[in-house]
Formats: sequence, C-alpha cells, structure tokens
Amino acid sequence: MLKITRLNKAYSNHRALTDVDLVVPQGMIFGLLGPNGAGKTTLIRIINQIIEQDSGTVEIDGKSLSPDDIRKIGYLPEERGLYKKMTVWDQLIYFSRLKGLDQSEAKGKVKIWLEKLEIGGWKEKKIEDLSKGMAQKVQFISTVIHEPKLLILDEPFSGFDPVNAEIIKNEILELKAKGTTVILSTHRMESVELLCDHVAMIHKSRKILDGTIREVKNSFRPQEFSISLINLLQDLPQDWKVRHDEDRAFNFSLPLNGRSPNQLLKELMEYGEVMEFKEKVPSMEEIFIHQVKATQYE
Ligand SMILES: Nc1ncnc2c1ncn2[C@@H]1O[C@H](COP(=O)(O)OP(=O)(O)OP(=O)(O)O)[C@@H](O)[C@H]1O
Repeated sequence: MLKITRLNKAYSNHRALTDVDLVVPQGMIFGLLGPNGAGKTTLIRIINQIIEQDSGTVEIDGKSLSPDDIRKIGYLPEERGLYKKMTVWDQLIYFSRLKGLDQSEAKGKVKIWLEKLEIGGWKEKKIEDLSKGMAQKVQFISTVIHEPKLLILDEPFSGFDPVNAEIIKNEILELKAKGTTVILSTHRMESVELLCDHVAMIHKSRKILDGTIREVKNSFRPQEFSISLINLLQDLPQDWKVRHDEDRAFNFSLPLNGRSPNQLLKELMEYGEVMEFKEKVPSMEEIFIHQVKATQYE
C-alpha cells in the first residue's frame, strides 16, 4: 500500500530521517516505533504532505504520492486540533464535508459514529465543555469518518481510560478487518504487541529494525528456558539461580548453551518432575530498550 524509498530529511543541520526505506503492506497494522526525537513524526508529516522530504520517494498504491491522495489518508496527530467553540455535531459535519462527504452522507455517518463511541448524548456540547477523553473520541471520529484506505494514528490511546482505550482498540481492529491499512505510532509497547502485525523502529533518524512481530521476536530469542521442577530426585547444581515457591516448586531459567531443547529437557528429568518448560520470548518492550541501547550512531 505504501512504499518509502531512501527518504531523507534534515532541519538546518539536524538529520531527522536518513535513508529510510519502508514497505507497509495492505490491510495490516504497522507499528512505527522509536524513542523520542527519532524521526517518526517527521516521516508521518511527509506521508501527509505537511512537509516535504529533501530526497527519496513515497508511493501509495504504486504511484508517487500526490495531493489527491490526502483523501485516502486519515491522520490522527499527537497534538489534537479541534475548534473549541464549535459543537461536537457541527465540527464532525464540517470535517466530513472537508473530506468530501455530501451533507446527508455526513449526517448519517456522524450519527452512527457518535453512537458507536457512546457520545451520542454529547453532540450539542461545545468541544471546550468535553472531558479530554471525549474530545479524543471526537478527534478519532474526524479521522476515520471518510473511511480512509490508510489510517495514521499517532498515540491514539493517550488520554483514554482503560475502558475507552479498549473501545478505540476494537474500532481499530474493525477498521483493519474492513481492509484499512493502519500505521500506529506509539510508545505503548503492550498496544504494539496486541495490535500490530508488522513493526519498524527508527532511532536517530535511521531505521534499525523492520519485520513482522514474529520475525522480530524470533530474532531476539535469548535461547533460554523457564523451568519449574517438583519432587527433586537429587540436589540442583549450586550455580542455577533457583527460586523456591510456596507450591514447593523449584523455579529457574537455563540457557540452551548449544543443547537442543529436548537434550535440556532430558537432563532436567534426572533432577525431578518437570512441571514447566517454556522458551523465554522477549517482550516488545525488552526488544525496544535493547535496540535503543545497542545502536549508536555519531
Ligand atoms: N520543525 C523542526 N525544526 C527543527 N528540528 C525539528 C523540527 N521538527 C522536528 N525536529 C527535530 O527532528 C528530530 C526528529 O523529530 P520528530 O518529531 O520527527 O521525532 P519523533 O520520533 O516523532 O519523536 P516523539 O516520539 O518525541 O514524538 C528531533 O531531533 C526534533 O528535535
């Protein structure tokens, strides 16, 4: 759906993007990750044609990005922009019309979305009288109302309580099920694990990681197993860091150290009854921290 090739952007002397290549597949939720100041917003603003790249190309559906593509994109920026004095209803109708919907289509869609996000009773309120979460919902509706093919969401869960975050999460999944491609930029790694099919990480203007969640996790496997034993048959070696819990289980982890999982399991069976034998898989949060620390550019 979106193909970015050797994208470069600098502000004065500061590089915000360096030779960034990205391919965002159709119908996927693509996590755009990176620490503060990495260059994510710059990349998103280039896709939205708010700023221009110094070099490199952005293609949508195989064609160079053009002003007409703006209608295909829904962008929820991190800094929200609503007109405080306007009512929820007027604002959403206004945004819908801007995105090309006719009056009756706009009315119908706004009504449906207000009910969906449970703020139908607030439609005559001015934005300035809404709570932060409610205003966030209005902004979310204004982003998706024209059914964009590409949805770019920058920290979509900020300001939401867990119940409302769940509502937004389900809406994102529903949009994906209908074929929408989503770019999700967030620092909340648990949302990335839950929602994203594919991730790319930018650090200090460069892409340092790219792949499906499964590929990324596989490449960071520590080759280590979590183990729990009961009914010991012999003492455990002193150098195994064992925690003994209330259920009388002996818990520890061991690296494979060149052994196959079956070999390790066989060895463990000589020490007692194996209640748990599970490969350790790093979380996206652990991978994020590891990558940021490990990657240094001048
Ligand atoms: N208009 C600008 N003028 C000068 N420098 C800028 C401008 N916009 C961004 N930068 C710089 O470019 C770099 C990348 O910024 P960008 O906003 O793209 O990062 P980000 O990954 O979105 O960060 P965050 O997670 O904090 O939102 C930063 O060092 C930032 O200070």
